[in-house]
Amino acid sequence: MTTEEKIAKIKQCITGHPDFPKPGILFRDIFPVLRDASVFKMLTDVLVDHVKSKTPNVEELGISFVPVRKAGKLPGETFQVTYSLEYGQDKFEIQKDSIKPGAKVVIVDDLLATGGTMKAACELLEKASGDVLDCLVVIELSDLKGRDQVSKTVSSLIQY
Ligand SMILES: O=P(O)(O)OC[C@H]1O[C@H](OP(=O)(O)OP(=O)(O)O)[C@H](O)[C@@H]1O
Ligand SMILES: Nc1ncnc2[nH]cnc12
Repeated sequence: MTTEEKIAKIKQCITGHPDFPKPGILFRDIFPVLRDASVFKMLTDVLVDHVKSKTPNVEELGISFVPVRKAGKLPGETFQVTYSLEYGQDKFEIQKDSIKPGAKVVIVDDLLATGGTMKAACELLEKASGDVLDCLVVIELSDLKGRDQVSKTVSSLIQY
């Protein structure tokens, strides 16, 4: 199966939920993709191929994985970044000893909407002295122009 055929199958599984979690939002649910073992495998194949093409030292699959989490979830010393959400602010953290200075990193997330989350993740990697090669998302909500908020390249498998 080609990458394009796999992406088409993945897209067929993503469901849209109008007015969730609040009126006016069309929520794109990626979990039906993960529920179908064969389509889940297609997704991991496509993500791994893309990440490997960037030749990072730190990646989600195959080399190593480093989490960025909301504040208060990671033990030990952390770097932090505060970012804006639709309502108020939130804080992200990464463990200080998790990134070797200059390590080549691909940041992976499920979805890019306004771009605030990805922008914050890039700032965090900058604090940790990582070299962000690319920001990869499964779903991009193109109308929101989130990629314009991000100083690094953004790749997406599926666009709405
Ligand atoms: O581009 P943005 O407008 O910043 O939105 C994108 C983020 O929104 C969702 O996470 P959410 O903040 O809902 O938190 P979750 O990871 O706890 O689901 C999604 O997983 C992205 O991380
Ligand atoms: N429309 C949307 N669907 C799913 N997750 C989201 N995160 C931000 N906007 C979203």
